[in-house]
Amino acid sequence: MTNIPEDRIPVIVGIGEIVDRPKEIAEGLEPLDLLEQALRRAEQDAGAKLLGEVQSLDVVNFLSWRYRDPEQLLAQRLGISPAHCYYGPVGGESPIRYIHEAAKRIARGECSVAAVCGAEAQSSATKAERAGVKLPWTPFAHDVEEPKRGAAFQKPLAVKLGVFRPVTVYPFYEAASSAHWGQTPREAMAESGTLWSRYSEAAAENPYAWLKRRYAPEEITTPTADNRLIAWPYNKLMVANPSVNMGGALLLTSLAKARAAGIAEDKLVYPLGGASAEEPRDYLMRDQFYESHPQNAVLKSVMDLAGGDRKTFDAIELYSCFPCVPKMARRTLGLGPDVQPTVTGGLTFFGAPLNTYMTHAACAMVRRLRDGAKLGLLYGQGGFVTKHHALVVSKTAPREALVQETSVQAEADRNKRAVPEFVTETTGKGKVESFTVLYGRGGNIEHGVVMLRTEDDRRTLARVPASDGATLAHLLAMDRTPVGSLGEIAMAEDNVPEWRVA
Ligand SMILES: CC(=O)SCCNC(=O)CCNC(=O)[C@H](O)C(C)(C)COP(=O)(O)OP(=O)(O)OC[C@H]1O[C@@H](n2cnc3c(N)ncnc32)[C@H](O)[C@@H]1OP(=O)(O)O
Repeated sequence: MTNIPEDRIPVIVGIGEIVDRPKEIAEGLEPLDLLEQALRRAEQDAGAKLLGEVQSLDVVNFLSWRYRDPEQLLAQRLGISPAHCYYGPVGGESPIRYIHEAAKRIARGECSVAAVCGAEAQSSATKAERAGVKLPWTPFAHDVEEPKRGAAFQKPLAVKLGVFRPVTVYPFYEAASSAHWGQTPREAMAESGTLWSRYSEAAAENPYAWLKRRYAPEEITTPTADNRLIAWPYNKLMVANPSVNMGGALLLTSLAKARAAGIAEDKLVYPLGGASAEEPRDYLMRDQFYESHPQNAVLKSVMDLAGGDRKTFDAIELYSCFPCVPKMARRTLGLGPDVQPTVTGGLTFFGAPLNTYMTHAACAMVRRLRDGAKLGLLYGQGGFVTKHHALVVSKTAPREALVQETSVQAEADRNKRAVPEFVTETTGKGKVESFTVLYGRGGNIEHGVVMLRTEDDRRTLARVPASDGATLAHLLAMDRTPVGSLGEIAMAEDNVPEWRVA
């Protein structure tokens, strides 16, 4: 039993998703269409006329097309003028943050109907660009500034060496964490294959997934022409797939309003609470790369919320832009390698409509709870293991009012150790803290990048040129990690540090 007034209990009542696979490129729907249709489907799913009453509208940032004030354009299409009408910054965790914030708004009595939605049409946009087809969409808003991401927050040396995009930065976590856990690169690769295969199993069952079949672990980890190496140790099938067209939406209201609108009780899913924390945007300002203190703090906090026992969750979504993220998360949660880490299918197989994958994960989670699961964990992540937000959702109504202050930043910061000073010019011995190797479209090595600790324990990045076969072979060895190995740093002619194995 609960003694919270029913008009202060937030509840998810409607979910809507749309996947667009146009026969002709020019027939592809633009993001605004996908947003509107996903919302209309969510309303249909709720079975109550709620869209006209939305007072809180959050639109997840999208990158495949640019509009001026897309949240206002959407509100106009829906004929509404919500008091809270927001289009957010880049961040894969943001859908979870918006659902959580919408629930908090309802719990505070600030609004009674809220919507969260996101969409991308990157597949259509890329295909149109490659084929030189002009899309009959709302004209691209060239006068609107590009959203800040990736390179905007990184050091010039990281940008110069090509390690400022997610695909080239996450490998640093992959190599450092597997070495820390005592795995050989071969063992780490096998874990990635098994885990990713489980994501594909869920995608095979999800009607909205982009790639709808099970992939075997070896198929995922073996480079082929269709599964080319991107940045060591990741092949194409181990990274997020942004080439999709998708929209997703959720409608929230209060329990009082849901009941008054006659929404069936078995449709209701309750946000119970959650937590958030973040790392510095500049990833080189972190103490190490084998764990994430904000991720740990967030996941520990939601475990506490669930009664301290991770087994209480019978449905889990661990963010999956790259294998290192759920690999670290499952260890923090105390889950084994056989964990079913998703209800959705993951960012490779379900697809990665950039910042809005977790909108779809929340929809899939709602379906799972309606189908019998009792307690679900949604863990979203954004940037370069930067921003973390988790939300617990339940089939039963909460006993206590939704907590408003949910940052666990202090706990994350408390665990942070000293951050080494970063240097851009150095010589002498360098010890590998982490590394990756960057590949071109044809499978050729462009160069390797090592993150190093110098003799006086400062940090730098260094290039391993494609011509240095011995050092590259050392980095790509499968039976012994190069993390922790020593070599010589020398400054190259273009004033970039280069590293050669001893
Ligand atoms: C917090 C975060 O979420 S960080 C994550 C942010 N997202 C990323 O970093 C995305 C990383 N991934 C990528 O950039 C891309 O997948 C790349 C560059 C690796 C490959 O993309 P492209 O070069 O466009 O792929 P390519 O031209 O070889 O092939 C396109 C086809 O492959 C598919 N595809 C593209 N990427 C992937 C992938 N990772 N897995 C499976 N299929 C893929 C496309 O859907 C397309 O299929 P279609 O022809 O049937 O429509």
